[in-house]
Amino acid sequence: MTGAIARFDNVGLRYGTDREVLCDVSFSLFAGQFYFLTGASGAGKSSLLRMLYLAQRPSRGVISLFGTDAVSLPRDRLPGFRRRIGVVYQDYRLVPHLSAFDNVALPLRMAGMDERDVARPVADMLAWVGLADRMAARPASLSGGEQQRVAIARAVIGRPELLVADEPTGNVDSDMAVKLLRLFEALNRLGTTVVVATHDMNLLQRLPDSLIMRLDKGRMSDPTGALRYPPKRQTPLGAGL
Ligand SMILES: Nc1ncnc2c1ncn2[C@@H]1O[C@H](COP(=O)(O)OP(=O)(O)OP(=O)(O)O)[C@@H](O)[C@H]1O
Repeated sequence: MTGAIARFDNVGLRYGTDREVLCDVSFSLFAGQFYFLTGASGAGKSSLLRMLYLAQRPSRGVISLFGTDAVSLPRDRLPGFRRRIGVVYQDYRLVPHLSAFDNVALPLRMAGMDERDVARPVADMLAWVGLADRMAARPASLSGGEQQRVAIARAVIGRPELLVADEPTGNVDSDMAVKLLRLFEALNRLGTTVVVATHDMNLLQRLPDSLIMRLDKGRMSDPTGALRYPPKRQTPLGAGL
């Protein structure tokens, strides 16, 4: 499968009447690929990701997602699209009155999974991110790094078609960062297209097959053309399982 699951064409974004924070951004995300999004603080990474997961409309340009024009998508179709995207927010956005377990279970319950089938994958996922003994804790009693891991577990548990993660390892130590990267890799091998915004150059170097999207003051550079043309070598779905 070589199709683009997301495409930005000459996208610009300005907040209010200020200058554009993103300018003429064009790229495609090809199914099954692993992308890192880099750039200095303020370059526009979070803004670009917000448009990708449909929390922000562009000021100009065309965005298509899963083959559909996302800019003019009627509001009532937004939830259906968002369910296909797992998001790790920079500020986690856990539901405060729910336990870690119930936060991670949310996407499965929203997808209508039988309650008997929910407990095992949620417990396994929380164990994988090192929180087996914190399942009953509410977000307020978890550290920043623990909340970040719950947020990641919630984003990946439903095996979304697209995973968008905004600085997902910003609050964990380097060993845990590598472990979480392995989780994203495993999801990617199952077919999920992954986009991770990060400042952490060590993470980038650990995945030599990943594609790099670099933002500089709101402009995307694409020196190799990898963000416009389907990659020659495609990661086969299910490889390495
Ligand atoms: N809601 C907003 N209203 C006004 N300006 C905003 C808003 N969100 C972001 N900006 C501005 O847009 C620019 C890009 O911000 P953005 O958060 O997208 O950058 P970033 O690359 O993710 O930065 P960081 O790495 O520090 O998170 C910045 O100048 C920022 O001040």
